[in-house]
Amino acid sequence: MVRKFCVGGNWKMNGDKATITEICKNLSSGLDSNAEVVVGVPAPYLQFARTLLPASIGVAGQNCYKVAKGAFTGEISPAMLKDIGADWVIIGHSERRTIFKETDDLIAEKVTHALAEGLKVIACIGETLEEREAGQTETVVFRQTKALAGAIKDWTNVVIAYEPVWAIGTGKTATPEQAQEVHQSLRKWISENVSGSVAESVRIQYGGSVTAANCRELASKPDIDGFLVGGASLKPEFKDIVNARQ
Ligand SMILES: O=C(CO)COP(=O)(O)O
Repeated sequence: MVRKFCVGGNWKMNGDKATITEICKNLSSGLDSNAEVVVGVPAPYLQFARTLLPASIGVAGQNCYKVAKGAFTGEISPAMLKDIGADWVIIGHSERRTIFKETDDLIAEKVTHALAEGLKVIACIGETLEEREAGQTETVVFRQTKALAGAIKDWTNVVIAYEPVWAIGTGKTATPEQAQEVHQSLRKWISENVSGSVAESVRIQYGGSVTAANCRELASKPDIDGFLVGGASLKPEFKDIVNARQ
């Protein structure tokens, strides 16, 4: 089965009207048509970016809440994201897990609700350096994936992003072999605990210090189906990362 290469740019809490206009202009041509591209935009600029980007590029919220509406000051619902033209949402990013104390259970509830509302979901998992050094990588990513699996009935609209926390924003990219090893064991876990066909079809992105310089070697690995890019997604080199398989 050929899994469509899928690259997400996670702008995090960066950008203003001027820089977002530049980024969107840069993304308006020259992208591999065989790659699916999504950008995670800060909430106040989602609609703005949507109007500037070509329709072929998806727009994602970087977070959402687990219910449609109500007294939840500061939160954003999947229905609102859909209403302003976003079709994706990133859920469970390590910054949400660590800084904002989101648990596996809350993330699972958000994923269930976002999918029920018709959004596509990039669900993030990944171990810390401490966990990796303690030999806990599989235990951690399997636990996180199990929580997700319990929340997902239909995997069609789900992409998993494996982002080792020690590689995020540090310049320490996982080697292609390290990333492939985890992606392969995740696919095996999914095959044994969800189904063979989901394991075959689900895209697993790698995230953590991906750049134009290291993306091609990572993209050549059989179980790496794309990237979730932070810092480099704000720069012109994001285009080279989208085109890593060209
Ligand atoms: O967190 C990330 C994407 O979600 C990765 O960030 P960097 O690419 O800046 O390491």
